[in-house]
Amino acid sequence: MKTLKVDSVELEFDGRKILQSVYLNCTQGEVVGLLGRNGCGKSSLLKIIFGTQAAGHKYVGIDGEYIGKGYHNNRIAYLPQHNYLPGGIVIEKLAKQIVDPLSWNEFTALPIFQRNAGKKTHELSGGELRQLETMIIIHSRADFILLDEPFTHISPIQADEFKPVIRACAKRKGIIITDHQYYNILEVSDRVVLLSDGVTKAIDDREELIRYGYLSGK
Ligand SMILES: Nc1ncnc2c1ncn2[C@@H]1O[C@H](COP(=O)(O)OP(=O)(O)OP(=O)(O)O)[C@@H](O)[C@H]1O
Repeated sequence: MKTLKVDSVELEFDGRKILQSVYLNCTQGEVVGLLGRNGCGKSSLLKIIFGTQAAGHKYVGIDGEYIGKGYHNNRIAYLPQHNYLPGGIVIEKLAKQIVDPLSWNEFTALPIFQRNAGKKTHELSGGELRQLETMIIIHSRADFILLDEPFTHISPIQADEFKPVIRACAKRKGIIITDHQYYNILEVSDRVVLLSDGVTKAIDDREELIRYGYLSGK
């Protein structure tokens, strides 16, 4: 089992410190939930790990090997917060470029693919597109998967169908997942980390989320 280790991440924008000495790790076989208030730096952190956002300082490594650009050689895959699939191309064709050939049968058996394989992205609803984009990423070749708001636009019943697929995928991959639907994150994750005041804090129970001011407790 490989381990992704993220350490000493520093980020500032226009002199404003966003991340300060952030530490995070994830081992294949686990889902790590990342929670935090709006603007605390969750998306920035995922982009830094993936390699598309520059940081003041960072260490990202897999089993001790430094990874400058996570996207190189499909080491790390990333679902961005906003839609990423280009328009005008049939979904089956897009999926073939990203999905791991070893996972193709599993992927094509998913109802969200079967219903939409011959369509183009603009023919799907926001929630259908989000499900499909997430499923393509988690069935990609990468050992580590970063998911930024996969539950956004997803209805409760579909989120319930979706979580077991994420859990099944985590049997062979490491997944870091963030979303404001914290109850879905608590359910799907093996452990939860809160990003607050520029640093990560391990969360043991819901009460801590109240104590750290993430949940109101009402
Ligand atoms: N390119 C940029 N230039 C300047 N400031 C930026 C840039 N990108 C992000 N920021 C700022 O950095 C902070 C962290 O943004 P980020 O998108 O990482 O937050 P987030 O935790 O993902 O927020 P949300 O939950 O609202 O999506 C925010 O205050 C944002 O305004």
